[in-house]
Parts: sequence; structure tokens; C-alpha cells
Amino acid sequence: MFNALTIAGSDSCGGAGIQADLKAFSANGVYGMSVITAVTAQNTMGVFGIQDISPEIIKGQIDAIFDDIEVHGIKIGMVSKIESIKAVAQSLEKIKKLPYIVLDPVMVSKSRFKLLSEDATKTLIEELLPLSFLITPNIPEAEEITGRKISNIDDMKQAAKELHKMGPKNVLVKGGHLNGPATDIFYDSVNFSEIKGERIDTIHTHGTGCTLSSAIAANLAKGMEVLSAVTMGKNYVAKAIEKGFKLGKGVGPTHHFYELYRKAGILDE
Ligand SMILES: Nc1ncnc2c1ncn2[C@@H]1O[C@H](COP(=O)(O)OP(=O)(O)OP(=O)(O)O)[C@@H](O)[C@H]1O
Ligand SMILES: Cc1ncc(CO)c(N)n1
Repeated sequence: MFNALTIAGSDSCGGAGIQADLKAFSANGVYGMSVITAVTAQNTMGVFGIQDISPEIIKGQIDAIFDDIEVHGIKIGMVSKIESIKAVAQSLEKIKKLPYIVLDPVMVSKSRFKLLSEDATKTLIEELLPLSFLITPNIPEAEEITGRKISNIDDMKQAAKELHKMGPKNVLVKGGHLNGPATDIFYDSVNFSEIKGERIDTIHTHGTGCTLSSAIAANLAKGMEVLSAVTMGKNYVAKAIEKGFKLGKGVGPTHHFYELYRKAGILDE
């Protein structure tokens, strides 16, 4: 059995963060483990508070896992404070043979709540980008990291090149925030690939980024090469968005178990 580890924040309503990651791991056939960096009080309408976990307990969780278990893939999501980022980087740097790391540089929630402290972007760039096999910024995140405005596919490609210079082996700039087709740009230092997808007309997109990065981490953990892992992850998130559903009063979550429910006759359409 292959496994994957998510290092991220908890989302109390289960649509994003650790909860989305563990569901995406399971649905993509790997055993899921978690290191919680922060707890958010969150629902489909917004984020109402954050409690950061202490650097000691973040390190303690990572050490506990790596002292005992061979990890096959890692996804890093929300790590909101400078001290938390340093704790993650220091713990991971100690590990002799690191598995592939997929970093989703989470900064702001769909409801516009800051999930990364304003002073922490530089630390995220310096400490976590060089450790990453793949980073998956959305457009506002790519703009914040590169300082460039991104309005179209060519801008996404330029940004991917600049992001690559900051240390990650591969870059996926996600196009969910542009108008038109949901095209993501993949760059591996030599070639660009346009990972195409139709835009699905839905408001239920809570946790799309978490779902995608975790599906890709699961695929890498299973030994898939990077472009297949990204393409299959993109197909997975498209289906999860298509089957996204109403939960609460706001932006509902992606659906991770549609196929399983369909096969079991538990349809929820
Ligand atoms: N309406 C949509 N229809 C189809 N695909 C979409 C849609 N919205 C986003 N996507 C895709 O979902 C994936 C996640 O992209 P997105 O830009 O939404 O991430 P994000 O902003 O990081 O998400 P999050 O809210 O979890 O932080 C990308 O592959 C993107 O192309
Ligand atoms: C905990 C958490 N991580 C990531 C996101 C993505 O925006 C979110 N809303 N909440």
C-alpha cells in the first residue's frame, strides 16, 4: 500500500485543507497521514478564526511519522506563520531520502481570508520552494510570488518560468481564477504543457486547489511520472468539481467519492 502525507491546516467544514487532502488521498488509492499546522474555524461562507499549532508540535508530528514510516508522497498546503514554515522546512531538511513534495502555496481562502501572514511570503519562497518537486500556485498566488500581473496564458507561462528559477523542479500555474476555459500551465524547465479543462458552471468550488494538489501527490506516491500525475490529477479535480454539491449556505465542496457512491448505489444527484 502506498501512502501520502499532508502538511496543512484543518478546515472545520471539511471542504478544504487537511480534510479535503485525506479524502483525495483515499479516493486516489493511497493511505493518508496528516501533520496539522493550524486549525481554522471555517464553513462554506468564510473563515472566522485561526489557531496556529506550535512549531514544536509541528516538528513533533513530522518526526513521529518519519521516525517510523517510509513516506511515498507529501503535499504541503496552508502553513501560515514564519515560525511554522521554518519548523516544516527544518524537519524535512533532516530527512535523508525525501519523497516528492507537492507544495500548494496557500495564501488566501476563496472567501478572501488571509491564510498566510503578510510577512511570511518571503520565508515561504526561501524555505519551501527549493524543497519542492512541484508547486501549484493559483493566479493570485503566482502574482504575489513573482510580482507580475497575470491576465492570460502567455503571462502564466512567463510566471511559471520565473517561479521555476526559485527552486522547484516543476511548476503548475492553475487557471481557475481566469475567465474562459480552466487551463493550467505545466512547466518542467524545458517544456510547457497546457493542461486543458472545460470551465464547469458551479459555485461549489470550495477546496479545488487542495483537491488537485493532493490528487497529484497521491499519483506521484504511486510512482506515476510527473506529467501523467498532473494530468490525472486535473481529470480527478474536474470530476470532483462537476459533482460538487450544496453544503450549508455558501460555497459547497468538491465530491471525492462520487464513483464509489455510484457503484454502491448511494447516488446523491
Ligand atoms: N469552475 C471550474 N471548472 C473547471 N475547473 C476548475 C474550475 N475552477 C477551478 N478549476 C480547476 O481546479 C483546479 C484548482 O484551481 P483553482 O485556481 O480553483 O485553485 P485554488 O484557487 O488554489 O483553490 P482553493 O480555493 O482551494 O485555494 C485547477 O485545475 C483549475 O483549473
Ligand atoms: C485550512 C485551509 N487550507 C486551504 C484552504 C484553501 O483556500 C482553505 N480554505 N482552508
